[in-house]
Amino acid sequence: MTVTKGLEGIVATTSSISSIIDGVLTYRGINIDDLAEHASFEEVAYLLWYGKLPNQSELDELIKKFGESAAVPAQVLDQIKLYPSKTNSMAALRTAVSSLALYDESANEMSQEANIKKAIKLQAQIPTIVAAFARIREGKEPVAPKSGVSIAYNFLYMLTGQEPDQVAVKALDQALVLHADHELNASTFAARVTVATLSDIYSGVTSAIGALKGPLHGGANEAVMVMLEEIGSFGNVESYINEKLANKEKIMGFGHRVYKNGDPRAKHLQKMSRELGKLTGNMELYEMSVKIEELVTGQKGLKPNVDFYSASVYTTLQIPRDLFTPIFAISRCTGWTAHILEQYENNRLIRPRAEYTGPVDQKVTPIAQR
Ligand SMILES: CC(=O)SCCNC(=O)CCNC(=O)[C@H](O)C(C)(C)COP(=O)(O)OP(=O)(O)OC[C@H]1O[C@@H](n2cnc3c(N)ncnc32)[C@H](O)[C@@H]1OP(=O)(O)O
Ligand SMILES: O=C([O-])CC(=O)C(=O)O
Repeated sequence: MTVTKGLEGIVATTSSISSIIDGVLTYRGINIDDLAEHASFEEVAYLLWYGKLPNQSELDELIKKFGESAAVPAQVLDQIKLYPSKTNSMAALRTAVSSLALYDESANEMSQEANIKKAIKLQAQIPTIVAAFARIREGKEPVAPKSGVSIAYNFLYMLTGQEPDQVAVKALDQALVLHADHELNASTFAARVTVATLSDIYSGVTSAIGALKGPLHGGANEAVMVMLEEIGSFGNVESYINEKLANKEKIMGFGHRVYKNGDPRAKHLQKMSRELGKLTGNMELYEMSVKIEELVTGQKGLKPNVDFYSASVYTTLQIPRDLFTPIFAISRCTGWTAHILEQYENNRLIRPRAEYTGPVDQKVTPIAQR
């Protein structure tokens, strides 16, 4: 048996959803740079699910469906009110998404039609859950979702209870486009493994949220912000990073399993971070981030990944640090569900092997002698 630790380089499935070829990321064959500049998150969701960009009436219909299904069952909101006060935001999301299945009579229906409906519903409801959790823990009532607005707009509106600023909506929308899908990343793989047993879409998305939570994956965006806060000011960057590197500690938001010459999404987030910094008159987080990049790339050759500049972007948008990874989940739900639908279409159980390295020829010792 040949063991490939972390399955590096192993091709485990075919997929026609997104590709990473020679460092270029595409969704359904369209370069991420093109999508980041010219498509909304709703257009990207349609593209990932249906394989083509929507025309105006298809887009209007999808936005209408999002509006119609964004409210979450009152029982799920009541459960969130019972979560312990210091509940981790990704644990809250994982639990609430799992609960949604209990109130959906079609949860275990397996037709393609039922599953696409559930994908749209989950996509509409996850932002509502994240915003409701953020308010409930502050003792505030959740804000009901609006219809006919974008997911970025609705999320910021439900989070603050106020009409969001257009610049913030545009920035969040672009961040959602950039995070929507990424080939066979760990959380998508977790979703595919789960549904390949012919389990339901809610189970697949719940597994994916659990996998995204970790700091080696989606949790890195929050970890980047923890680091920026620990550093505190521009003047401390050099000594902090040099010490971490000397101690062989990882710098969050750097490195990638697939990209060795840089993550194509990072430049868009860097630009956004710079522009938002200028607009708000506070460039410090951006300047600290650029200095960190200079040091880490200079000394280790490691480039920033999608999580690095999203930390300064979301902070400048006044989003609490522990909602960064849930926002990643809001976006990646499109990719997870597109992969789940693709897995169902051509399913085979995913079940690799392990090389056994434990003891052999053991016997049961009677309990009194153990
Ligand atoms: C959306 C996303 O999921 S993007 C990734 C988000 N995660 C992070 O930003 C966390 C920090 N980065 C990492 O931990 C890794 O680069 C990963 C998890 C992204 C990729 O992991 P792998 O492909 O398994 O690479 P691995 O962790 O084996 O690293 C290879 C070498 O580079 C080093 N390295 C990798 N990333 C970093 C880092 N961020 N800081 C310092 N050194 C690093 C490792 O220490 C290792 O060095 P060694 O060979 O001397 O032991
Ligand atoms: O692909 C990966 O391994 C991680 C990643 O960048 C993502 O999920 O966006």
